[in-house]
Amino acid sequence: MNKTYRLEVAGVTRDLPIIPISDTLSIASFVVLGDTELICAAAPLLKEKLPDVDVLVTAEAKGIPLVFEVSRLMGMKQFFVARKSVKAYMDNPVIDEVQSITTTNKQLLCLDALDAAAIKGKRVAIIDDVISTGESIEAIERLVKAVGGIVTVKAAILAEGDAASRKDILFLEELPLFPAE
Ligand SMILES: Nc1ncnc2[nH]cnc12
Repeated sequence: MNKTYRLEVAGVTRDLPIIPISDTLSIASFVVLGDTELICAAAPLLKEKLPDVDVLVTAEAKGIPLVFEVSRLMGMKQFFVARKSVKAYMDNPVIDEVQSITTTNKQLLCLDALDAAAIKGKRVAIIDDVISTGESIEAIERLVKAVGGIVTVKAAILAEGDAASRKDILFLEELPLFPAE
């Protein structure tokens, strides 16, 4: 039987499986993609914590349903997703590179020119499901700045490991890291 970690967030309880991701480290796997109940419980709480912003930006893929719901609650007509690969339908994509805790290789993050133009000069909330090493959120931040956005706040449902002591992010709950057994 796999070990689990009981997470309570936004009035919802989840028993997260603890999964080794290296010889020394395990994580409690937090997958909100498809978790309608958790997203709809967490989104209003995150929305309440946000300062005034004009646009919301996330990265593919796990942040997408969360940012959809926050944008809907804020009455916004759209939100922006930094993609992890350049698509054939992208015009003049703006690209950054990222190394995340859950991926072995470096990943791309990119915005197409239309999204880049819409973000330019706007106050931006960068929102993700979980902030861990901070590499992913910082890559989104570089990308947003590269296209002229004003990064106003960085927010997530969970702050994992050392991220929980960061003062420059908003989050609802902490998530511990675990030594691999
Ligand atoms: N605990 C976690 N679960 C799922 N994705 C993650 N990305 C970073 N930390 C994670």
